[in-house]
Amino acid sequence: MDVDIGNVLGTSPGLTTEYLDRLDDRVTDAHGTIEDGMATEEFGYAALTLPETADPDTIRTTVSGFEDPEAVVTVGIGGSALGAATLANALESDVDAYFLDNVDPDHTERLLAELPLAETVVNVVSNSGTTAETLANFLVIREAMDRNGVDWTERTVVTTGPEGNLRRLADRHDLPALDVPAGVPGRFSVLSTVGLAVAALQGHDVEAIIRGGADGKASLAGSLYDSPAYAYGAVAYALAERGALTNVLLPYAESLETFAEWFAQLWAESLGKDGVGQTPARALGATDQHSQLQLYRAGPRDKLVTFVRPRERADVAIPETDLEGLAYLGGGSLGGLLDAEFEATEASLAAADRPTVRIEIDRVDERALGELLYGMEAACVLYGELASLETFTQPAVEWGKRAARGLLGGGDFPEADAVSDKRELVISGDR
Ligand SMILES: O=P(O)(O)OC[C@H]1O[C@H](O)[C@H](O)[C@@H](O)[C@@H]1O
Repeated sequence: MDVDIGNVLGTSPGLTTEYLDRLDDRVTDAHGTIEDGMATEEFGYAALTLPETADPDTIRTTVSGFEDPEAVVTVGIGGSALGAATLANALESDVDAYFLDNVDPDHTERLLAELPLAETVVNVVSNSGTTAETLANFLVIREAMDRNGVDWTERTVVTTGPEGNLRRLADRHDLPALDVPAGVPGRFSVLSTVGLAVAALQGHDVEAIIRGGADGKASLAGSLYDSPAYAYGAVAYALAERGALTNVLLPYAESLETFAEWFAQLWAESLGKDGVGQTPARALGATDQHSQLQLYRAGPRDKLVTFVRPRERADVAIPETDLEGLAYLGGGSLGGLLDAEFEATEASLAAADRPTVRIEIDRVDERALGELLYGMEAACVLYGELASLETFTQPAVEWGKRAARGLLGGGDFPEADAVSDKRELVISGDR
């Protein structure tokens, strides 16, 4: 993975090389803290050691009882779904992967109607084992299997922490079960059992994903000039301090669209606290050039645009044409067109003095994805260190979860009182 930070120099907001040199001393210190955290497997930092601690054999063995599944449906939410979804949506497989990470009844019902239940593996993932959305969806899918004469205990694999409802359920029914490794928060868990079970079920090269993570780890160093991940984290932090409060993640590959969703959770939940943070915005090139680029180039100077692109991809030739005005397209390729769009968009933002960073990976494959995901996690941890944040907690999300539990009668949670305290000023459309 390479990171080009040239287009943050002299932009507005922007940085100077002198400033980056000064910031680099802080990067050195932060790297020391991160290395210490990794060495002692401290909560959160332990995630950055996953390339060494993840155990692909156990993952593969645990799911090996499901022979030739047609589909796998992951029931999980947030960090328990987005890593696996990123890999599944980036890589081709004959095994279809679905994600039930919402409790929208229409969506759940449509998916259940579509799934070949007898040939589907249900992959239930929850670190806490208590998340309402996940458990509710699991109960629904389990009942659907019962109704259709499918033994759900033969079709279910569980990934969870040491305690909680899911662990008890797995024990009671003797289900194949994987452990969420200790010290690894959900949004940093893609290179563990949480992200890799689906990859194994889909027949992907799990070792190569982990190897990519190891390559990312090997490229961490005590200077931002020697470490692409840290260069990105440091620049994003410094630009946020100068007013780039939004970070637009703009991959130029349809297969990386879910990666932008994964990144949004990582960035928002880790760095949005103590009144600071950088709002992640999900976009897709070239599509969003024709909509949001107007804002990025001419709107408020409050953004960093992060381009992500593979250097190589399979290509599709554009047929020759004698249609007037279109001859320049004929004989080219869709990939060539996408690359030209990418270069032009990057240049259009640079020419307007808007900061952008370019992240390049070799191609969208297992190894490069492992490296990219690891690199973004390390960038996020570094940003958190520079901003003195508690990167690995999410108190605001927990607050909302408690309010919802209280509202649903799932216990005595004072946060639920906020529901009746909400202000209302409804302008009604009824006449
Ligand atoms: O894995 P679970 O315990 O079900 O948690 C799933 C998600 O729940 C919460 O919303 C947390 O803030 C997320 O970080 C987590 O990924």
